[in-house]
Amino acid sequence: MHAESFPGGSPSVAAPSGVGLFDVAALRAIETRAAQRLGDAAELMRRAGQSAWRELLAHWPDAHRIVVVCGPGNNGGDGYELARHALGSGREVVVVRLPAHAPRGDLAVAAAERYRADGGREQTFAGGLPDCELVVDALFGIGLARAPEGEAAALIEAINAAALPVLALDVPSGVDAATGSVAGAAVVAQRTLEFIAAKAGLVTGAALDHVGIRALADLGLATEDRAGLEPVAELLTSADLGRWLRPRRRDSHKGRNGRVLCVGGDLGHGGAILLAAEAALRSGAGLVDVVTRSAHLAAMLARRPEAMVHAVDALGDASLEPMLAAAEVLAIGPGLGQGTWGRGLFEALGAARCAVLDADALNLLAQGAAVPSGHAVLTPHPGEAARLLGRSTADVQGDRLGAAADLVARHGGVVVLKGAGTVIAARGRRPCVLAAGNPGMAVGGMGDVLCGVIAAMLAQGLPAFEAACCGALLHSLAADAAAAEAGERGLLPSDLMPWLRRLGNPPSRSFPESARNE
Ligand SMILES: NC(=O)C1=CN([C@@H]2O[C@H](COP(=O)(O)OP(=O)(O)OC[C@H]3O[C@@H](n4cnc5c(N)ncnc54)[C@H](O)[C@@H]3O)[C@@H](O)[C@H]2O)[C@@H](O)CC1
Ligand SMILES: [K+]
Repeated sequence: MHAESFPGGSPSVAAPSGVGLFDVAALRAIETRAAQRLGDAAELMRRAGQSAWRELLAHWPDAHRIVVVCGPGNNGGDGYELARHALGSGREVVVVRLPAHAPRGDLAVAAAERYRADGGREQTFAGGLPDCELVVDALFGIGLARAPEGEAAALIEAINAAALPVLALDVPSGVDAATGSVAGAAVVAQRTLEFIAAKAGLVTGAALDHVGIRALADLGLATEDRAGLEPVAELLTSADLGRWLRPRRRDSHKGRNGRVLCVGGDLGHGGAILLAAEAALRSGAGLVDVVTRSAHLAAMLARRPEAMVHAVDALGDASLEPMLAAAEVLAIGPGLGQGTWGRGLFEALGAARCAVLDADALNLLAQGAAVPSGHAVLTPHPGEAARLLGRSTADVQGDRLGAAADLVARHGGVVVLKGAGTVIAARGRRPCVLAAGNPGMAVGGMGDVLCGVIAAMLAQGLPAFEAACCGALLHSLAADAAAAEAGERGLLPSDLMPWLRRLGNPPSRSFPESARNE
């Protein structure tokens, strides 16, 4: 690492600029502006119905018998519009609605009347769905006001029990489009066609089990409709990785690529810190030291001779000082424990100027230990986040973007809230959400690998927020690649190692043309 390039970062480092994710207030403002500009409030709903019909035809061209479940609001109106298209093309269509939920708003009422005027069939829900090949879910969209209950919940459960393909319009009904929380019954869709803009609540947490494959119909909005309305977060995909992973200079040497000090691995947990150290090496750190229990020394050297493993059993060991002085980045927490040994090391090293805090380091922080004075990246899973915030895990999961923001407000630094749809947040930065990762990652040791990857990115000179985004994205993409090879169940953190290396070196970037000898 170049000492001068951290923490400010090199000017060539791109700020995250993935797909914009919007909250409900911004979506409503965009809708209002667009409707005014178009001079016809119903035009957007017509466009939504048309886009939904095209989406249906693109993915289920042979579906002949279609049930469209319509709610009382404009989401239901979109459903009636789609139903008209299906009717017009000769499909067998039935709209199903709840007895107490006839269309209410003017737009939805008008759309329902047009459908009926075209001869469309409609029935109220009486416990089951008519026989069909495909269900369109237009029950609730961004207007969901509370968890569905009573007949609304029963209808949603009937949709899910039918085990048929489901196309959800805008939002799978029952999912909170702002937070991603699922407080009661919620439709499980194969596909969700979002209207106008991508919603922050559909890319993280429980929502991911409901949205299926997301697609966006922007309804032909003009740039002016969005003017001044900023996304609340950005979605990072594999396309973003290349913005941070630059080719190495041909005259690079190990000192340029940063020195990481990994601290952890109390008795019985030696593997955790080894995984972090190996991940840091496979992600490009120039030098990696490990401070751990003497009991682990021989096994670690046998497994990964490139790591410089130091045995520290007694606190106050004089060898810690020079190691800390030489390290540019501290990765502390994996397997650290919360006993005298772990706590002592955390207190001795906690003042390091730059650290990735994981696992027990976070638990110690939650118990009142001081956060390092330097740049810190905190990588809590939802349970650790809950302890750091003094609330329940369910609360954290109920609003993951909000929880990440609260963690930043309380503890500072960069927060990487792990879990489906990992959230990365920092003061003054627009949060990012990862569109990568898979349930195979739900296994012990996966977070230790992440800790090492982010530490390596910091060591190679990325500023803290970018290091967290890049590291978390690389980690999840490596897990996706490993899962694609042999499945999610049984995926091991060690399986990521070769992929960290492969994905961390995009082929076109590894060997710049100008550097070849021919
Ligand atoms: N307004 C516009 O210009 C556009 C709106 N669009 C659609 O309109 C949707 C938003 O429409 P709305 O604001 O009418 O909201 P929704 O249609 O999402 O739902 C609101 C209705 O559902 C009821 N409701 C909410 N939660 C309930 C619950 N748990 N149990 C029972 N009833 C419940 C409300 O009382 C209200 O009648 C979007 O998601 C999108 O699908 C699109 O047509 C694009 C254009
Ligand atoms: K819906």
